[in-house]
Amino acid sequence: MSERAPVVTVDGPSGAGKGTISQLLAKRLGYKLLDSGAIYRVLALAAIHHNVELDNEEALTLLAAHLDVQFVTGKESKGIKVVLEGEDVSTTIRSQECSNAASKVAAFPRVREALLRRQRAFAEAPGLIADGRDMGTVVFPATPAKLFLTATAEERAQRRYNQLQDKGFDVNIDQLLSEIKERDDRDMNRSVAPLVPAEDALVIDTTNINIEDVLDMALTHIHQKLQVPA
Ligand SMILES: Nc1ncnc2c1ncn2[C@@H]1O[C@H](COP(=O)(O)OP(=O)(O)O)[C@@H](O)[C@H]1O
Ligand SMILES: Nc1ccn([C@@H]2O[C@H](COP(=O)(O)OP(=O)(O)O)[C@@H](O)[C@H]2O)c(=O)n1
Repeated sequence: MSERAPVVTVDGPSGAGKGTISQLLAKRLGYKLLDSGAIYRVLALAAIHHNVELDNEEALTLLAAHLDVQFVTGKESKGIKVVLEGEDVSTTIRSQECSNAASKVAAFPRVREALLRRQRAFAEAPGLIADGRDMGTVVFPATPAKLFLTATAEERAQRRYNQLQDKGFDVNIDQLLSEIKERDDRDMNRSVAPLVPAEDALVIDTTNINIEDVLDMALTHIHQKLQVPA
């Protein structure tokens, strides 16, 4: 790992547009991408596969320390494939069951600690876009380039509804909205690494801003904070 590799952190609640903007930034800047939420999702799926209770911090910590997960960069625009114990789980981990389970396992301090080094190891040349909840506050606090995306819960639920329908999941908007609010609440109120903007983050409320304009705002911030070519 190179400590000198530039890092851009992109934090915020579910459906705020982090993944979308992170992928566009990674492409535009030629940087690598860390989808830290996918790690928590994979851990939750591994717990379900191995019959580990979602409230057993000790067993979850052990599972996290030995998690056999790989992120495989796909060809062309296929994105990154998430592989757990040899199985492609890229779609499975996006289910509502995995979303909710991820936010439960992510609340345990020792689980988070066990995953820290794995996440920091992504910071390699030429640079990293790190997408998550605590990228700017805990995992990469020293980077000057920090974004925090947000939007109303209703807008985020609608976006996630459209997205999950496109992926072929059977979803109910009211249930989605209540689960998003529940997850926000758990993520914002946990004892470690709660979901909160870093003091020096640029906060963008994307409720009424389209993706291209959010991308422009993000790039302007990054160019101000990092010495990257325009
Ligand atoms: N600014 C925006 N305006 C409208 N839709 C958006 C915006 N940003 C993202 N989306 C859409 O919302 C959905 C959720 O975005 P995503 O990037 O997966 O959010 P997150 O990673 O924060 O959960 C995607 O289908 C994406 O295309
Ligand atoms: N850096 C991170 C990333 C995700 N998470 C947890 O993992 C869950 C799933 O994260 P995600 O980023 O994949 O979720 P979405 O924003 O895509 O809905 C979140 O609700 C958090 O509880 C976390 O605690 N810290």
